[in-house]
Parts: sequence; structure tokens; C-alpha cells
Amino acid sequence: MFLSVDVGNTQTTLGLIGPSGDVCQCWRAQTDKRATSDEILMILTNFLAGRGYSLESVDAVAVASVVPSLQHAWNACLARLRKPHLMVGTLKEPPIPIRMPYPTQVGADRIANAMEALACYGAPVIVVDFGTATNIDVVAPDGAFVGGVIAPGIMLSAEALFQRASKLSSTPIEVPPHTIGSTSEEALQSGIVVGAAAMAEGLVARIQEELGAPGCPVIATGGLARTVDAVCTCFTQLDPQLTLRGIHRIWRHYRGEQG
Ligand SMILES: CC(C)(CO)[C@@H](O)C(=O)NCCC(=O)O
Ligand SMILES: [K+]
Repeated sequence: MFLSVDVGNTQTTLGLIGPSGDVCQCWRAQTDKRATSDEILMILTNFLAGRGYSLESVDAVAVASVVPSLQHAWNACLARLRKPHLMVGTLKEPPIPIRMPYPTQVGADRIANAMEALACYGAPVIVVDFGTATNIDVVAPDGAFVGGVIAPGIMLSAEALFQRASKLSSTPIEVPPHTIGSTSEEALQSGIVVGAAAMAEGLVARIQEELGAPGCPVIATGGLARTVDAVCTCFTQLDPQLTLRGIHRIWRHYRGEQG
């Protein structure tokens, strides 16, 4: 079994991937930006044990982290596991061509998204990832990752609004019955969920125009993709495991050179 780890700013997702390349088990943990390697190791051990696996069943591990403060703890944890491993964010050579002025700025999760989307759906392709940020990752017709969009995430912007507007309180992130909300809660759900869908539709249309690829595939991923997909017209595919599979694919890409 292979273990893919996506260390996001809010949550860390872990996926156990079998020989077929499919994610067969998936866990979510809060990302603790001050976690130690002992704590990370304990979480790994407990998660696996909870579903009848153990560290012995893991042959290799790859980690894509967008949280620099955890780089050291994860490196220490990987060293203690004594298994073949890879840190996606510290690669010298990117696994796909990156046509941007500062390729080392790009988040490891975005590289994994672009890599996996290209492999599964071909070029050009657009990924919309609803996480802490809502980011859009664009692969051009020639297969190069050319950039995209980074916007405030759904939860993040909703929480900021609840905090600053005294009369508004937290509401479940669900699709409202109408776009014209008739209660405060429905109006908020419209702004948050339908708003995210409309933003995705508008940005994707502009990106497709810039790419000269009006009908290209558009993949939705990330924790809130399913909710937005219910009211969004621009996605051709919902693929919640895209990032975890991409991390595995990057591993396979480098395996030859690693020996
Ligand atoms: C955009 C996020 C926060 C999405 O997780 C992450 O990929 C990140 O911190 N990226 C660095 C900036 C960039 O990708 O251009
Ligand atoms: K995540």
C-alpha cells in the first residue's frame, strides 16, 4: 500500500492507495501547525489501526505540504518510518512543465492537481479546488501548468463574515432552496454556496476564453466541491480524491530516479 498525505492549511487528508492506483481508505485530520513528529506519527498509527491496517502495510509515503512550519516535523516523521518517501514541495525538477516566472512559489497541492488532471482528463484542463483557499489550476493545451486563481476559501470568507457582522451567525454550508433567500440563513447560504458556484462559473468562462478552449474539461475537488457542484453548471467531473492520486502519481514519476 502507498500512503499519500496532503497537508492543507485547515485539514490534512491522508489516503491509502492500492496497486490499482485507487484511493481505498481516506482520513481527515485537523492541521495543527505546531504538531511534532511524535504527534504526527501517533496520528498515522492510530488512523491505520482504526481500520485494521498498520504501518507495516505501508510500503512508501509521499507528502505534499503547503504549511512550511510542518516541513521539519513531517521530515522527521518520514525518517523515523524508515520507508521510501518523498516531499513533493521540495522537488528540484517539477513533475510536469510549469510555465510561470517563479515555479518554486507554486503550492505542492496545486502541482499534484495539475499532474493528475492532465493524466486523467488530458490537456487543456481546469481544476477548481475548494479548500482553505478556492484555487483554480490551469493546464494549457500543450500540457504545461500555467497558473490560475487563488481566492479566499468558502469557509474562510463565511467565518470572516460571521465574525464581523453582529446579527449574522454561523449557518450550515448547504444549498438554499432559492437564490433569493427569504430568511437570513437562506440569504447567507445563497451568498456562500451559490456565490461560490457563480464565482467558479464566471472565472472558468474567462479562463476558457483566455486559453481559447471553450469546452475543455473542468474538474471540481476539495472538501466543499460536492456542495458547490449541486448548484454549479461548469463542472464536467467531481473528483474529490484528485490531489491524493496526484501525489501518488508524482511518486511514480520519480520512482525510477530514486532507485
Ligand atoms: C493556494 C494554496 C493555499 C491552496 O492550498 C496553496 O497551494 C499555497 O499556499 N500555494 C502557494 C502559492 C501558489 O500556489 O502560487
Ligand atoms: K486538505
